Amino acid sequence: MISWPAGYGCRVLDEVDSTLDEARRIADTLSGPEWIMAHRQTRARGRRGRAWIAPEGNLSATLILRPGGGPEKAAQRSFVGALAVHDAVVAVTGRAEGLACKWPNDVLLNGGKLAGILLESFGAGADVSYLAIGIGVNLREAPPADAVEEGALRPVSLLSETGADVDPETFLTALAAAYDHYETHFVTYGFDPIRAAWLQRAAKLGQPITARTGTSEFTGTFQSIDEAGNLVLMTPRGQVILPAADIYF
Ligand SMILES: O=C(O)CCCC[C@@H]1SC[C@@H]2NC(=O)N[C@@H]21
Repeated sequence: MISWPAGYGCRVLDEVDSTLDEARRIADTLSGPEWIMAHRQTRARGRRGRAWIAPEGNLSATLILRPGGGPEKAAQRSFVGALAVHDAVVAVTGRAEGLACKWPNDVLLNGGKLAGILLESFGAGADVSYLAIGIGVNLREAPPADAVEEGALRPVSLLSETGADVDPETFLTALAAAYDHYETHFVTYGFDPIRAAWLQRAAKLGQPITARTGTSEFTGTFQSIDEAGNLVLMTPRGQVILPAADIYF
């Protein structure tokens, strides 16, 4: 039996525009980190301004917290979030086979996209006042393959790939517990153990991948992620380090 982690609040909404927007609305009223889950989102968003399709029965949730520190440290929490999703899936299914983390912050199952994470920070000053970690997991239903852009990995659901029918509330409890575990490690020991744990679960490590930024495309061997979380790619023209890109296999 997984228990809810101490110190984290939680609210469950029937419907909202986006849990990320709800996080912005309530941020100033909170006294600690808070999970916001919604059964339906009417305007869910994914990375790079894409729409996120999440039929009811999937997990749509945002964790809002006050991270302390600058933008680089805040961004490293995308790896904390990805590890938490990975381990929550293991916790609810009892198996890790076929699970992998895709840089920067997707979780794959049997080679398809099971979950996506979108980080948004807001507030005044050099430090990040608030960090919202939006997490979508295809628990019951994957969006149709033609709803994702060309070249993107096929979406998969936990139900179709494993037969496990896990409801969003149950998954959120496992996710919140796993997140708390990795957050404690991150705050206590820094990014090193997070980086090591993420690399152990990384998809296509040591293999050829293509990285597309808004302006360039690089194909090479996925060598590692560096101490900041940047992608390290060895291309025929030398090493390339990328802070942001879309990855294609
Ligand atoms: O593009 C991605 O892979 C990131 C998807 C993030 C989706 C989640 S669902 C909960 C939260 N609310 C949103 O509007 N988006 C995130």
